[in-house]
Amino acid sequence: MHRRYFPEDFIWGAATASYQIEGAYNEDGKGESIWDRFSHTPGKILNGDTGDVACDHYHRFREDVKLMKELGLDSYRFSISWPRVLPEGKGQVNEKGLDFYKQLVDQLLKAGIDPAITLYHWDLPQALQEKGGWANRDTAKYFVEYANLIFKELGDVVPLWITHNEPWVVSFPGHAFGEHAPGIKNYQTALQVAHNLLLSHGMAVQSFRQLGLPGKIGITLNLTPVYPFSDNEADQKACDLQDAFINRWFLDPIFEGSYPEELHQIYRKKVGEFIIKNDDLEIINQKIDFLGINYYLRLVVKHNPDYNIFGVETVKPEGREYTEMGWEVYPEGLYDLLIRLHKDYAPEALYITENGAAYQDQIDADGRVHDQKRIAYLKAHLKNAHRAIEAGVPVKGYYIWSLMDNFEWAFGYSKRFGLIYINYDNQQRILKDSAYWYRTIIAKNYIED
Ligand SMILES: OC[C@@H]1[C@@H](O)[C@H](O)[C@@H](O)c2nc(CNc3ccccc3)cn21
Repeated sequence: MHRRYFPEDFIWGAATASYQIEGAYNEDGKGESIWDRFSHTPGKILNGDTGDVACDHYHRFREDVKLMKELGLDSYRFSISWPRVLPEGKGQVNEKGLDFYKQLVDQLLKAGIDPAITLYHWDLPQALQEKGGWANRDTAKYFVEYANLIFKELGDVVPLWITHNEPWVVSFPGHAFGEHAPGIKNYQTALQVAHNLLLSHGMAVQSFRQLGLPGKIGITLNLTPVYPFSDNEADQKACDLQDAFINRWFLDPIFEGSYPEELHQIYRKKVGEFIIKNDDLEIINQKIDFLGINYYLRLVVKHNPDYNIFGVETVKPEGREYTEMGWEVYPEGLYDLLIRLHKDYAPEALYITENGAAYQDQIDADGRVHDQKRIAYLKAHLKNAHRAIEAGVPVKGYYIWSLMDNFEWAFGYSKRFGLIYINYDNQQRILKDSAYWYRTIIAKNYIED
């Protein structure tokens, strides 16, 4: 067997997000979030599930940190619930909410686990949504005030900071397709939201620099390599458009200070304008210390003039494996993506901030969860991350999505991504076979293939 050793300082982690695991949705002074409002709206979430209780992590965080220590994690990526610390989004601080995160970070540090904080993982304070939410440019200002509060409380002890998780998902599923909170279906609004999110990212990075904090700061994007269904010109063009829609619309402003011109023209013609002020793109184009990548799948596309405003239709290649989310298992796509990012944007460092799969997990007669498919998925993707590192791509760490089963947005609790199985009837935690497997990978720092 060939051993693929990772760099000595490679970071092995796992990731979660506040709304998906914490519960305690209205406890200890926490304000309402747009996901509380969305999940309480009939018909939005499968089976009428909500994040009211979720994994009860708010009360069980000490037990969960012990499990992270048992796995030997180097780092734990989690997000802060903005309305838990600022119930109205701005102004009055909820000290009990802030104290929860200070205790969580303290437990992690005592366990020898580096915290990696995502400032925004989709749970905007509802009070700010009432003022227009991310479509209102003022929200960028309120985001920086919130970020500064957290920077000042935790900035001395937290080494890794992520401003936003997946602004593409916040913008399009949230404001164009209506599938995520706040459930808006307006493409022009989605473009303004995308811009204001990017602006808030740049402003928060500027503030982080001004505070002179010791950690590293970046942003996490859901990046999806796109491949043409055939090598004919129309399909290749469809591929380039889909790449601009999902990937370059965020990569280009952050790394180059400009939006992809061809797509911007299409939007001007077919959607309408969105407001960009004078030095916005200069603010967005702040130097970042790393790029976070959430990689799950590839897309294969073909030209279809009737399909959408781009004339791009995604196809499902036959004979391939798919996860419970209907996402193709395509580990080579992670290698292709990392090579492309290194070549086209040359980020100083890259972290795979999410990679994982949902499969039909069940507790077997022996009381264990034998999730062999997940182990195969993770191993294949780690092999491709390793190939990219050997090719010179500065990949510094890998966070499995997710540490534990959790609230999977519009799918509720029907999809399980965790290394740890959650029995939602009694909140019992059960380490799946993939958790034990991951523990050995972390201990050995190599995979065998
Ligand atoms: O779906 C699994 C995870 C989800 O639980 C995380 O909160 C989120 O960061 C996340 N992003 C993706 C990939 N991108 C995506 C694309 C369209 C809709 C939703 C997610 C997967 N995941």
